[in-house]
Amino acid sequence: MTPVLEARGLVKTYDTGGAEVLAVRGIDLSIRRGEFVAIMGPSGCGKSTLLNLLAGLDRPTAGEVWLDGERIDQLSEAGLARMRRRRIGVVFQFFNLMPTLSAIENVELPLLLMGRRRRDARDAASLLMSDLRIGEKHDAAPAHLSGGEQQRVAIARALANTPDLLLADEPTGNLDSVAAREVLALLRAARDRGQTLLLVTHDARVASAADRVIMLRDGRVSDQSELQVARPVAFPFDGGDQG
Ligand SMILES: Nc1ncnc2c1ncn2[C@@H]1O[C@H](COP(=O)(O)OP(=O)(O)OP(=O)(O)O)[C@@H](O)[C@H]1O
Repeated sequence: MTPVLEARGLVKTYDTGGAEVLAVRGIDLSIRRGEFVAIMGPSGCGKSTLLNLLAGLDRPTAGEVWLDGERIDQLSEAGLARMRRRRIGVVFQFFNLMPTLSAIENVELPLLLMGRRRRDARDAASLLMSDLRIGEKHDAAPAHLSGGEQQRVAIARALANTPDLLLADEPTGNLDSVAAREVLALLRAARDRGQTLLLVTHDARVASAADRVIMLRDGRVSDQSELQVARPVAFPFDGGDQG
């Protein structure tokens, strides 16, 4: 079966005015449809850079990115933007909500950009927000929401187009453990609906919910482990551990 996402010989260097930073040094990876994969590794090992390359938010210096059998790293900016809108949802650590739009306007934005009618977009956004238990926050400005609520708005926005692939960079990184538990439950629910999930995390409990953990070190994959057997029956945040 064609992997939903594939990286081949991916390299990314940053030129910082003379000194070259080798952020990603030749990564091959393949993500199966419906998989939940966590990327871990020490600070600065290239996790966010890799995620941005895979999401088509940045371009590799060398190597290839394939989404569902289509090479995407060579698409034009407009082609990349179209592809992202249709196929990929991205959740960032710092939420990246539009501050001048209300919560529901943030969620419906990708639908409007896809050409959905305003009424349909509003209905779909409203349903998603109710599912994520932020239904009463439609009209709130992002600045007036808690971190967990903002992250749920960001997840609703990422899920609005029912993307095949959900990419998340430290989606629980700025949340307390209660909010983190809720966000992880939402991500797992997305996976259970058949969406493919790739997330960068420092949190071992988040990683323990994944099917596979990819460890990065110095811009390379240092280890990959399947967790099918070790997967806990209970949700890792369940059981009263608030720490
Ligand atoms: N825009 C940039 N310009 C120059 N160097 C960069 C840029 N972005 C990242 N880097 C460098 O590339 C390397 C990888 O950074 P990256 O943010 O991908 O790491 P990370 O594993 O996500 O780190 P963290 O866990 O701390 O977020 C680091 O050495 C970083 O300083």
